[in-house]
Amino acid sequence: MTEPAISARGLRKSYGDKTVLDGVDLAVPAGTVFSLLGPNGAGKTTVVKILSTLLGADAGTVRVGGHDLATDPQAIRAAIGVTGQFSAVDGLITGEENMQLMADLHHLPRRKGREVTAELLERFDLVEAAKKPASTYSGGMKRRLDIAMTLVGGPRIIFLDEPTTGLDPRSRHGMWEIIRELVSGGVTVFLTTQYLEEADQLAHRIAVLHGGRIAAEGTAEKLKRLVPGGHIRLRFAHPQAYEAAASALRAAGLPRTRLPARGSSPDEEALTLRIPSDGTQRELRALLDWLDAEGIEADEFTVHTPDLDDVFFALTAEGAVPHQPEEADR
Ligand SMILES: Nc1ncnc2c1ncn2[C@@H]1O[C@H](COP(=O)(O)OP(=O)(O)OP(=O)(O)O)[C@@H](O)[C@H]1O
Repeated sequence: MTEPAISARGLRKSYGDKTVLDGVDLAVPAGTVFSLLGPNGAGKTTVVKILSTLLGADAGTVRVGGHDLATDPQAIRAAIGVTGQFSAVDGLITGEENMQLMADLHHLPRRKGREVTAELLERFDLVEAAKKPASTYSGGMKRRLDIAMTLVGGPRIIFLDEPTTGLDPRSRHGMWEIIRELVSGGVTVFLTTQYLEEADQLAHRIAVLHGGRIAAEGTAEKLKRLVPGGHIRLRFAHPQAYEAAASALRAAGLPRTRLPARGSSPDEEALTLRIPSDGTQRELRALLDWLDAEGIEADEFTVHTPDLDDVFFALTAEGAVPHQPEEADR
């Protein structure tokens, strides 16, 4: 088996008497996107800083790009690129000058530096703005420049800490395209995000950090299977129709159906009945047939499959019991 691009075992970190990481294990196969999710303050940035050599852990072992963090942090630094939450872009100089500065830092020969700069500015759609001071760039342009600067040294492993926070939807989608392109070129991406959709869109594997540990880890599909929540919602415009449907369902005794107490006064939400369902065609057909047979006609019929939001809320709720991460399923 080939060595993961990034691996960590038993990572621990405390600030004073506050334990932030309490034994974090993770492994990221080369050429994949790994997304670390967690609520504010869960310790995502702390993990990124440790893995990228910017911060020492109290305990644990880390290997990145085949190098051991304890014995060879310099080699790790040479192999990775890091884009943090706070931009490395200098607003006083132009985008092009920012890039050239990075090329100099990487000791690229002048000509090679110019080539790489031109190629990256083109790829990140910054050619027109290249000669303008970076302070005049929009948030999305600054973020693109930031990542372009990270790529000057040609890293095969990059850490992106919340790369799309604060970007509008168009810029966010643009960033996703950039990340996909990087990965199709074989780069390994370690991504932290607060946007579940982002992890769902991009990540081969997702880990949820909660209470200092990885509460769950796996593909988006696998994580969604961890939480119940798939259901069909029937909404009625009129209380009578709603009551009739509720009693028919009660009589049919559908298991786990969330029904209101008999005689309760239906408010806006109470005109909605939820029927647990896996959302398969077979189940939907059976339900529709049954509704027809009972003469029930809902004003709205929607299928709700569990999404990463459901997973996130279930796993990061106060008092949620962390799942034991299972063996890799890919
Ligand atoms: N230098 C420090 N000294 C003391 N406490 C710190 C320090 N850095 C981080 N912390 C605390 O450690 C915890 C984890 O912080 P971290 O920035 O890693 O979280 P995060 O998951 O990245 O959060 P966010 O999503 O808000 O960026 C937080 O409670 C934070 O206040």
